[in-house]
Order: sequence, then C-alpha cells, then structure tokens
Amino acid sequence: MGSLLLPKLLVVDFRNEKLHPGSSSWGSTCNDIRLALENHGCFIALYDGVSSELEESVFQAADELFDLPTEIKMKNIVQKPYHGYVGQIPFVPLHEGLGIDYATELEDVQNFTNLMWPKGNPSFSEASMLFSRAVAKLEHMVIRLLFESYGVEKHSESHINSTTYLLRYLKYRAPEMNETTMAFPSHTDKSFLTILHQNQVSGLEIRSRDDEWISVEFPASSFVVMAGDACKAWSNNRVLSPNHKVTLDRKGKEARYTIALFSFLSKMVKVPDEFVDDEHPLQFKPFNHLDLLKFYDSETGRKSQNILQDFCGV
Ligand SMILES: O=C(O)CCC(=O)C(=O)O
Ligand SMILES: [Fe+2]
Repeated sequence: MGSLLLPKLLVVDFRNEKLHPGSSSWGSTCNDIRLALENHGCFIALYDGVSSELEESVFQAADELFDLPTEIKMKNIVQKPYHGYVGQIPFVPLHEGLGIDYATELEDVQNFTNLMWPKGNPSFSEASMLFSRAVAKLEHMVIRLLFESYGVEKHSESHINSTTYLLRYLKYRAPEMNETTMAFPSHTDKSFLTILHQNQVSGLEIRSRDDEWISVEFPASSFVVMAGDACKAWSNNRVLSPNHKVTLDRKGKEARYTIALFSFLSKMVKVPDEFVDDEHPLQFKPFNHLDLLKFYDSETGRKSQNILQDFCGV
C-alpha cells in the first residue's frame, strides 16, 4: 500500500524508495495525489530522503541563524519579492523568516552563509544544501506522479529541468500572555509547489474547498506538500492552491520552526494543451512566474481576492 486516506489529509509513503515508476503502487499513488491536490491542495508525505542526522543539522542551522543579531539577518535582501528577510512586522510579531534562493546550488548557499557569517559556517551551508537537494528530489517525484496522473508526463522532465528552489527558514516564537496567537496570516503560496517540514510544534491550518479549516498534524519525518498558485494556473484550475495560516497554541512555550522549500519555474507557466477542450476552456494566459510574485507585491495584487484571475485570467 503506497498511501492511505486518513479522515482529513492524504498520507503518501515515499519511504524505502518503494515508490518509483513501474512499482505496484505508482499508478494508484498518481491517482491519490491528483485527488488530494484537487480536493485539499495538499497532502502529507512520509519521506526518508532526509536522514535523522540531516534533520538534526538543519534545525541546528535554523537555531544558529535566528540567533544572529537582527541587523545581520536584515542583510538577507533579495530582489525577488518575498524571498529575503521578513520580520519585525508589528501585526505579525511572532514571525521571522530568511530565504536562500537557488538553494540546491552550492555557490548560492555559500554566498548566503558568507553574508550571515563573514568568517564562514560550513556546517550551515552543508545542512542547507543537502536538505534542499533531498527535498527537491521529493518534489521531482511529486511532479512525475502528478503529471502522469493527468497524462502529461511528456512534460515532466522539461518542467523539472526548469525548476529553481527557494529554501526558507521560518521561526514563530511562542506568544506571550495577551499577545496574538496568529503567527502567519491566511494566504496562498505563489510557488508551483511548497514542501514544509516543521519541528515538534504544530500550528499549520489549511482551508479546504468547503471552507473548513483543517489543523495539520505532521507525523515524525513527514513533510506537507502543498500546491501554489502557479500549479493551480498550470492545471487550468483543477488543482486547489489552498489558503493556509499558522496559529500557535496560547499555552505553548516552544518556538515553531518550519523549513520550507518553494519551487519556481524559470520558463513560462503555461496550461498544457491536454487540459483544454470544449468542456474546459483555457482559463489562464501563459505567464512568467516571477511576474506573478511582482504582481502580488503590488497594491492591486495584494488587494486582489482572486489573484490568478486578476493577473492572468483569460
Ligand atoms: O510555517 C508554516 O507551516 C507555513 C509557512 C507558510 O505558509 C509560508 O511561508 O508560506
Ligand atoms: Fe504559505
């Protein structure tokens, strides 16, 4: 059995490399993943491509990063919107985040590390890059499964070859008495896919198609795979890019850490011809992925209630 349907979110077992094209569970998992992404916009992946040692190193790396003085962290300035340092925001007081663009590339990771630690921090670079590469492998597998499920597998290799990865270290400190428990406001991701890994502190909630908020409990060594707006557009509106938010427990004492890998396309995001017919007219024009982020960063984009429709709707 490759997957089982829990009452709320689908859990897919990617462990032991059991799941590969041609394996007995591949076909059924294709189907399950498509349904999960269409119905909830996300599922939980059990994945052992990140060893327990690497997991420990990456959370250690997160601790070291957030312990740096704010003025150092603020040097994480990236031209692309929402890629660099976020923090010190009065209405989101619990949250802080930093981002490494092209996180599967050694040189880009080292540049980030040298900015934060001018004397170097090789263990930080190594943990960040190995984690990004391992999670990117999971992303590739999800892309292959999803594309095959829609019968567009011929596009999966060129898609994977045009994907870049943003690694974000995210921290939510425990709320103090009388402080808000809203740690990250409701939003949809602008990525193609997002893969989240958290420490032992839960808090992620996802809004289902029928507007029910689902609290996500990640089992140990699990990852949440979530569709972003670019995937929704690519699928001609079949996949849901769910609204989600982070709410912390008022009584919680520990900080929540999330390590998130966001995938972006360096080629145009375009609905495959296979998705368009008389019953399913084209809903979105092809677009440059970075332009979607820029639009979201504009006043019109931020106010939009339906960002894809307003940005690239036919
Ligand atoms: O911390 C989390 O679980 C969610 C983070 C998130 O939604 C984001 O960074 O876009
Ligand atoms: Fe998000």
